[in-house]
Amino acid sequence: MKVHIIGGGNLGVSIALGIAKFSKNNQVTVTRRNIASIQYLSEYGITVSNDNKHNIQEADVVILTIKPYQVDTVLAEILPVIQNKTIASAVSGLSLEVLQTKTNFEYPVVRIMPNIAAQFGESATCISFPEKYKDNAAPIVDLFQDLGTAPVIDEKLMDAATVLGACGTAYALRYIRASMQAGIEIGFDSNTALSIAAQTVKGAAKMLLEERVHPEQLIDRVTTPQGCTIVGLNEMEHNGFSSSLIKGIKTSLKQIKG
Ligand SMILES: NC(=O)C1=CN([C@@H]2O[C@H](COP(=O)(O)OP(=O)(O)OC[C@H]3O[C@@H](n4cnc5c(N)ncnc54)[C@H](OP(=O)(O)O)[C@@H]3O)[C@@H](O)[C@H]2O)C=CC1
Ligand SMILES: O=C(O)[C@@H]1CCC=N1
Repeated sequence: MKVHIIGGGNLGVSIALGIAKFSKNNQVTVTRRNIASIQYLSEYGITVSNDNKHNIQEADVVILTIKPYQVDTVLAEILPVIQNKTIASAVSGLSLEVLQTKTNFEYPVVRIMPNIAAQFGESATCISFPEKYKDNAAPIVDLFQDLGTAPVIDEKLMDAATVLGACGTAYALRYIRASMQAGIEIGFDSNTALSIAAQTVKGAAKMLLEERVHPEQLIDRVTTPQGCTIVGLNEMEHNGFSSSLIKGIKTSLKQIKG
């Protein structure tokens, strides 16, 4: 499969590297206007160009990883040369209906919402598409399954998926940062605190994904009666831990919906 990624920024590069590392038999081109910072991608067999149309006619799928306000310019440039090619958009807030309107209902369209862990084969990429394009979407779902998980969801949940699955990376990292800061205060150097905090989150996530139980069931296994975990957890909750996360997630969603 030949993948043409337009928008070689944070997300576009992570998808390109993920494909290069974790997906067999796929060729990737990445474009952006200023390519100096992504020239190194060629070391991974990725083609880099500042011309959005570079080899685009050979592509099987065009992936858009540009900002919402860049969509019209890019489409005006590429649509005349990509007849019938599938367009997969990771642009936040851009609905399938609007994308279809912008592409005159002439191109198969798929909405994808990966996160930057695609680069490490660990993205949670939610995908949706109009039923009539399910055959076009199938290889894209396969591609993103190579880069982590790729659940197909109802499009009405795509904005929510953006918040939980893409913004969520930043929320999780902020949790780790806070743990590190506390770790330093209680005696660890920064590197050791980072290693312990990150591995602990990875372990917790792995248990959840493998056991498929409610988090509280695992928490019960950690909170020894009258022990140190429960007093710490309760103190965090008194200070609004869960509540602030829920409020933050809902605020992010409001920002996407405008
Ligand atoms: N970052 C993330 O974790 C996620 C982002 N998204 C979505 O992905 C999109 C991109 O986000 P992100 O990667 O963070 O943003 P970035 O700003 O990092 O990347 C956007 C890239 O688009 C390039 N670009 C701008 N105009 C053009 C053009 N006319 N032709 C080709 N390339 C162009 C820019 O490079 P240059 O200026 O050199 O052209 C830039 O590298 C957004 O819609 C975002 O909502 C979705 C999920 C996760
Ligand atoms: O912050 C943003 O707008 C983008 C969308 C999801 C992650 N980053």
